[in-house]
Amino acid sequence: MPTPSHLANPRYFDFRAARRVPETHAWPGLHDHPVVDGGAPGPDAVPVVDLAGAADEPRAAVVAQVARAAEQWGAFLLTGHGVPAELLARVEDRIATMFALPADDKMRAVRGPGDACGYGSPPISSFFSKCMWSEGYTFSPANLRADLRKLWPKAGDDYTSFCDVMEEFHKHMRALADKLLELFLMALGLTDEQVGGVEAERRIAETMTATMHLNWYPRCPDPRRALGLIAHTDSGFFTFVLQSLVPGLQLFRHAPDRWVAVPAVPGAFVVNVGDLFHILTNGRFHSVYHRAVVNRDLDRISLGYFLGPPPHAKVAPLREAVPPGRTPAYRAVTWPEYMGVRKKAFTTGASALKMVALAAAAAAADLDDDAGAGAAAEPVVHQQLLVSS
Ligand SMILES: C=C1C[C@]23C[C@H]1CC[C@H]2[C@@]12CCC[C@@](C)(C(=O)O1)[C@H]2[C@@H]3C(=O)O
Ligand SMILES: O=C(O)CCC(=O)C(=O)O
Repeated sequence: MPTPSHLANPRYFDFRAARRVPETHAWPGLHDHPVVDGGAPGPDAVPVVDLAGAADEPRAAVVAQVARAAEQWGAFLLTGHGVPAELLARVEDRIATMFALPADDKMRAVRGPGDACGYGSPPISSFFSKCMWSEGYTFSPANLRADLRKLWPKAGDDYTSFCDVMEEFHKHMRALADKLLELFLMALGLTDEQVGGVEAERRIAETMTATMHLNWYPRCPDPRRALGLIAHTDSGFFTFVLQSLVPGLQLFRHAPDRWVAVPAVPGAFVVNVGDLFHILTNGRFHSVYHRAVVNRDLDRISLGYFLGPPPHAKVAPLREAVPPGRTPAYRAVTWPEYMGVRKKAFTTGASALKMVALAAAAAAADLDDDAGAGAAAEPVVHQQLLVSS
């Protein structure tokens, strides 16, 4: 697949035909840190939040689990969420059908420069000189039927069933996102009344928007040289990741620096905290660096359901998240503004979150990337940066 930086001359890279990983797709530095098993008991076990039983009245135990995971990891596995396993199976099946479309159909829907939606490598790929071992498709569930006509111009059965299944999924996920937002706010220490009654919090719940990004990681003849998705933090509030039964998602943890492989738990979502939530919570909940690796024998599919504010909304630390006597640690930004900052950060090797930190408050709160469990600290990826853009 072309990356956005290669759009001037889009060419389809045929992963299926590749017998080796070409230089264009070979990433240096992939093995700088060890990979540990996040499914085994012990300090590297990825936290699990089980919503079963907390649906109507969040139990204190669940709120405490969310707080611990968001503060120490910026991520957790979510089970007991009520989205039927049978629906998730249909979602994966429809995604596989979509990625199996002929190259010509997929190329017709290629993401244009600067577009959020479309087919091909995700927007982040434009900052790197190497190509990832994956194809992706981003769309807005609100605009699903129109967007998908680019892939299926004649509509037809595959189009209809893809749209039907994704709409059903979106309905469940949007409701789950509301539930999780409430839990996150309670985990910050807000009371029931504050969650529903304070203007800032109410507006976030009412205006939160969803974007979906589908990933296809074809099996790879030399998985140690290739990378499915470069290490990044999500930029929005939070993300639900559905990974198929083939694992590949890894979370970066500091002290010691390591990649924690997230186990593929059937029916579970991985929830990632994003940068705008990091800002909203005044740094109490950490955004998490994560990446996806590829597999020699098996294709892998994943889906990211991204929640964030509408484009015009300013995101600033919630009053309730700033300790008494302190000033907010971050300035207010809109999502598009933050994406601009992140672009600058990528091309200079800086940290986007630090670029929107308010210096005095940051110093007072000791906003050091190396502090604590270090979920927000960055793995080294700069050697692959495309510095020219
Ligand atoms: C709503 C979103 C969130 C986006 C941008 C836009 C659509 C696609 C999302 C991703 C998906 C892949 C990683 C990422 C880093 C990327 O390049 O595209 C994500 C990005 C972000 O979290 O910033
Ligand atoms: O493939 C995965 O497990 C990760 C997906 C992801 O991080 C994304 O789409 O942003």
